Amino acid sequence: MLFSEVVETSAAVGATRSRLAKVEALAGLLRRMTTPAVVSFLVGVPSQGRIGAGWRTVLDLDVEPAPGPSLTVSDVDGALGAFAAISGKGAAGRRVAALTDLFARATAAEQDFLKRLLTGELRQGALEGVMLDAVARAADVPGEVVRRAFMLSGSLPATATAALTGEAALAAFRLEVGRPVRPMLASPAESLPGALAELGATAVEHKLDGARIQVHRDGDGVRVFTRTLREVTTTVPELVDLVRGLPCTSVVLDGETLALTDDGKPRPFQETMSRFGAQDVRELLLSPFFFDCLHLDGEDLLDRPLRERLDALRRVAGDHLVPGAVEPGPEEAARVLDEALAAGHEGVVVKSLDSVYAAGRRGRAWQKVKPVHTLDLVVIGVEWGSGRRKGLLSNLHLGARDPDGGPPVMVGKTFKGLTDELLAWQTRELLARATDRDDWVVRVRPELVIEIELDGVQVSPRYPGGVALRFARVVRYRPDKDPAEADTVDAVRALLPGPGSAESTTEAP
Ligand SMILES: Nc1ncnc2c1ncn2[C@@H]1O[C@H](COP(=O)(O)OP(=O)(O)OP(=O)(O)O)[C@@H](O)[C@H]1O
Repeated sequence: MLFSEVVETSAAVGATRSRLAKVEALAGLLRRMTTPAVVSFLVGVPSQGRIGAGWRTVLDLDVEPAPGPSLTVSDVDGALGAFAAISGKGAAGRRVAALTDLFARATAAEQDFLKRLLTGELRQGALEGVMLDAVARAADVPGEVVRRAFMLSGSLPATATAALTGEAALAAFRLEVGRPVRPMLASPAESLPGALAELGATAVEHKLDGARIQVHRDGDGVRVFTRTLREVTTTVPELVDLVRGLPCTSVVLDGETLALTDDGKPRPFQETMSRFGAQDVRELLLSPFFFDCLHLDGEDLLDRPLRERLDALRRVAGDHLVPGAVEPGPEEAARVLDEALAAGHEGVVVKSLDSVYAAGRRGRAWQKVKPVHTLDLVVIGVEWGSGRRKGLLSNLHLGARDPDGGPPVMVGKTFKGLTDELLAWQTRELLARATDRDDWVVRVRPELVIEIELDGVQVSPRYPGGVALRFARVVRYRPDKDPAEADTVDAVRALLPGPGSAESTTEAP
């Protein structure tokens, strides 16, 4: 398949806002796909993962484009693989030479695509849902089956390849100890009594304010993954040791980890997260709190009800459970919530004891009850500060995710809640992601997710989504989340007060 077909399809998908049109364009190409690299390119991630090309080197390349398309997808995939493998003495020069070679064979449109691919600008996490629909359509198999295979494999190219081979190949994906599955997620609950009434028999657990971990152990081998399936094994030796000591031969555990103060209170989220990047920060020890068990001693438990998974969890890691209660009455559940808040946590998660582990899903079987409302949004631009903040990037432009895979939709701005430390940090990080800047505003690649507290939302003629945040303030950056996991503009709109409500306001023009 010609590389130009991928470039053209990618442009067509970017040019339409219609989800159906995107799915059809993608499915049309997938049906004729000859290598999984087609899928990798379409979602903007080379099959080799992030290639360590300094993006400046890429942007500086000025090579006469080829007059017509001749590169195949395999040519490009092969060239990028060879490029990624260049190391040792004189690597920088040889890398530029290799890229120059590839660029000389590419048309202008292909060069542009390659530049955006290599700088990460093309990363289309938001396209994931659309791509899964397209795979289902191209292979003519049910969307459910495709989604489950994706959750278990964690790889879109592998899922698409299997789907095109046939439904049986998709069904063959199983939980594999050592390979992370996408974590099950929670939906916001109406209220604690509402969640208890909706779910019947429940477990009510503290919603700890740490970082999600998934731990896989096979014999003495232990691997630890984050919520986005990034491996962090070498940075958390204390967790590895602890899991290696559990009474079992193989296990997959899901939980939250956090650093605690001497009196057992959670330390700030940023401190927990900093452990995942650093080596050897042994003075800030992480404690694990497990809440699920997906596999134990050769037995997969994903499709078993939570009740059984919790039995397995208690057997294997009974000393390291997240605090909570199983089948509490309304009063006991309320007490668990009070305790969680008093201990400095965010709230509780209410879980149906009869539900299976829906990997990768934000379903109703797990519901979070949090007194403070927050949204996870994407930073799409930022304004230079003035006065005390002169020289610093301050007022953030906030975007909500387009559920149909388009660019984020701006829903508001804020400069509130930023500490001096965060201001300095975001100035550095956002300048590194700048795509366009002037004296007033710096536009950035939409890569950073930020958690925003708000008082509500209102109809707004000024913003493209027709909705604006009210009294937004920064809680924290969320380095554990990808933009593909940010809240959607539909989720923001869902917060609009109903018609006739006293709160129903329209923003002053
Ligand atoms: N007892 C618990 N059970 C499940 N998840 C928990 C628990 N305690 C803490 N968590 C965390 O809460 C998250 C589930 O909530 P949700 O799916 O809404 O993710 P989230 O968007 O990160 O939530 P938030 O932004 O509110 O922290 C999990 O990813 C996990 O990190």
